[in-house]
Amino acid sequence: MTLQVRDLRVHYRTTRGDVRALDGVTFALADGEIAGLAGESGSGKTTLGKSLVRLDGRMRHVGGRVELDGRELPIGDSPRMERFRFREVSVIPQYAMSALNPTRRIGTMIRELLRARGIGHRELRPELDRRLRLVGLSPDVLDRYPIELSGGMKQRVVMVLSTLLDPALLVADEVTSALDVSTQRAVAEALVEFRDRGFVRSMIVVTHDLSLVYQIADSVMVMYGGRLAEKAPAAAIVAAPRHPYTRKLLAALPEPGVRYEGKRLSGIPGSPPELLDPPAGCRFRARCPLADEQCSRQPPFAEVAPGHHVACWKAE
Ligand SMILES: Nc1ncnc2c1ncn2[C@@H]1O[C@H](COP(=O)(O)OP(=O)(O)OP(=O)(O)O)[C@@H](O)[C@H]1O
Repeated sequence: MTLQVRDLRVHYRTTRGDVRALDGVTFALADGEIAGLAGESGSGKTTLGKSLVRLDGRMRHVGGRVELDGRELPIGDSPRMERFRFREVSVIPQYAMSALNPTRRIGTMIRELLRARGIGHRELRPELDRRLRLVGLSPDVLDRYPIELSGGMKQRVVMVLSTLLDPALLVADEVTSALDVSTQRAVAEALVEFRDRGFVRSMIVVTHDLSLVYQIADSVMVMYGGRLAEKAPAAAIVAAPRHPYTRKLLAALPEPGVRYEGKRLSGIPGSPPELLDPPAGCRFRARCPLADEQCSRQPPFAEVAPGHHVACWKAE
């Protein structure tokens, strides 16, 4: 097992109080597992991804434990995390490709980044060139400025760079959302190839795009209101979702292969809970057609079939 997350709680400090963006998240990732992470906007997906690599200044680790290969990751201690970042855990943040410094050549940027971490550029250069070729880029891209590359090329550079030291875990946050459909497919295939070649051992792919999940993920995690509603093998989520929220989420999305433009999304009535002061019990209760008195108590995230966990009293 690569990653074990137990009862993880991460809050944002605000003037109005703590936003409980992760409020008891538990899951594990097996070696080689690519997990898609889905859920409505504001459910905590980005917060979960960031928490495993780099908490930002307003995030506070208030509870729970993260283990990588059986060793605790000191996620709340940024200086101690520094030795794990990039080497053991790596993130491709949302909008990473637009964050590339426009005034620096790609190669210069990579050299500086490696140097800042005390890693010699020269020894890694042959591997860097090899991996760039693997994703269909000529090593000449290193001499270019970001503006000279297409979105898909930049995204592939970012992927190669973030996995150059073969981290155990990669968090990829919305890496395909700004790309056209054929480039999306190429980037998604490259993620799988990186796993197959052992450049990364396991991966969390945060996405709004369920067709990407169908294409590459071994498992799917569905978040709702700062907690996981369900985690299951991808085929089980599609064929037999157990959580009423997962069912509604799937019903609201187009079928795989169907383009969004071609179909109206039905949406899910109601809105997600306020994470400043979340309601007691099941977070989905107010929007759930099956809710009753029992749901005023928080359901456990129980294993209902091998590898299939669901937090719902009503899940058969
Ligand atoms: N800097 C911040 N300060 C306070 N609250 C925040 C901050 N960043 C995020 N939040 C809150 O934390 C919760 C989870 O946000 P997060 O960005 O993790 O959701 P998400 O599922 O990734 O959403 P999206 O799909 O829109 O990226 C939301 O309620 C959000 O409003």
